[in-house]
Amino acid sequence: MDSAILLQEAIKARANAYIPYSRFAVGAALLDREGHIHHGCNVENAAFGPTNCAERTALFRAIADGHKAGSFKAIAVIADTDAPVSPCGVCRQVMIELCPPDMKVILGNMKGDIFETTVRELLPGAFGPVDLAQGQATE
Ligand SMILES: O=c1ccn([C@H]2C[C@H](O)[C@@H](CO)O2)c(=O)[nH]1
Ligand SMILES: [Zn+2]
Repeated sequence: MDSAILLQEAIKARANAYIPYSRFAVGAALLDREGHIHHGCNVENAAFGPTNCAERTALFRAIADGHKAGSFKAIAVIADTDAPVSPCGVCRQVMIELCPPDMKVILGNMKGDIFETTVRELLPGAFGPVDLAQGQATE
């Protein structure tokens, strides 16, 4: 699928952002292997910590709908930033967990700038499921 089309879907998702505190709206569109798209927006909270980013909303709703970790094809993320939006560290860690490392991540802004990267490039040296398995005590 064309990056521009997935970004258009992210713009639609962004319209639903719940952002009473930051007023910073973010949208995400996650492509699955059947070619379906899952929308995500940021959902904020008065206690701040429970806030969920757009990227994680899209990933968690797709997992909850039965799509398997590692089966996703691409994600587009958009905000009204000067440069294409930069995913936070928590979302980078969640993408490492749930997406193929070489999966395309399309970052955009409302001016039409686009930066394409991958899950692995966004979190080099990441701690992941393999590291956890290697360090687990046997009893
Ligand atoms: O890539 C990003 C960066 C920030 N946010 C959200 C979290 C919070 O609601 C607001 C300000 O950080 O933007 C996202 O959803 N995705
Ligand atoms: Zn995030």
